[in-house]
Amino acid sequence: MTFLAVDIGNTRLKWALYDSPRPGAAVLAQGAEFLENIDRLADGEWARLPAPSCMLGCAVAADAIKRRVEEQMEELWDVPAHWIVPSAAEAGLVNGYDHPTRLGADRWVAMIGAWHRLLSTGAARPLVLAMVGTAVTVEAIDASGKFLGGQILPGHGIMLRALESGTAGLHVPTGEVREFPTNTSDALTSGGTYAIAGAIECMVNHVRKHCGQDPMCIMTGGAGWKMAPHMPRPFELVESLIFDGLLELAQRRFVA
Ligand SMILES: Nc1ncnc2c1ncn2[C@@H]1O[C@H](COP(=O)(O)OP(=O)(O)OP(=O)(O)O)[C@@H](O)[C@H]1O
Ligand SMILES: CC(C)(CO)[C@@H](O)C(=O)NCCC(=O)O
Ligand SMILES: [K+]
Repeated sequence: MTFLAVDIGNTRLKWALYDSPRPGAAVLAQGAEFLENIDRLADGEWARLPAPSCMLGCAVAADAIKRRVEEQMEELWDVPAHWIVPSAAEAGLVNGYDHPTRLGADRWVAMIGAWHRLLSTGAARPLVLAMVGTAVTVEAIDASGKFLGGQILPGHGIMLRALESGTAGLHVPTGEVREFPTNTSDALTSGGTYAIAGAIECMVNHVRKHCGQDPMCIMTGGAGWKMAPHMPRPFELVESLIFDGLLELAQRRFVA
């Protein structure tokens, strides 16, 4: 029973075909497409795939993008599209958002992936999850599996573009992260990196104070590998947390 997982992010759609809808399943094929090229899936990489047995996705982009994906699936295969909608509780997590369905589906799915990763390593404990992509989110979960709340901040790219367009004379190439930047490029790159690192560090402190215990710290997202070396404390870098979460949820939907 093959399983197609789809993550429609803010900038790109990422997909992976697995040999089964279960955590630990083997990847048979995977790819990514920028949202502006979303219509290329059916004529491109998806055309060469065997029809998946089931599909589950999470999407933060507009409904129109979701519909384009559904239409291309219909064109190729007879497989219904299922999309995750964050709920009040699922897969061992309780959603503390004021309006649970207004939480970004990517955040909910990544938290589910991270929580099960934490459980697989031993006893439950608090968790801080940082997802670094187009936007950055920093989530807090207590040792009972309750999502306490999280931060949303601009990603590195958005921060730099905002500075370029909002100031009179800042147009410079990307620089290096330095503790004491001495040119404009390094100053901008370091500012963005430490803004993100500082927000994450604040959340770690909030969780430690609230829960009375050191949290496990996990980082994911396409830019995680760039951020991780500059964190004041070690973060476990996990590449495919949204897909891990989708596999957890797929097992509950399609196998259980
Ligand atoms: N040096 C850096 N440090 C931190 N973040 C960076 C750095 N360079 C680029 N980024 C961010 O990484 C993002 C790319 O990450 P990722 O591949 O997860 O994004 P994406 O796939 O575009 O996001 P989404 O999943 O929302 O579509 C860029 O938009 C930028 O904000
Ligand atoms: C915060 C982002 C942009 C991160 O991808 C996404 O999860 C989203 O659009 N969320 C909806 C708003 C919220 O989570 O409160
Ligand atoms: K994302």
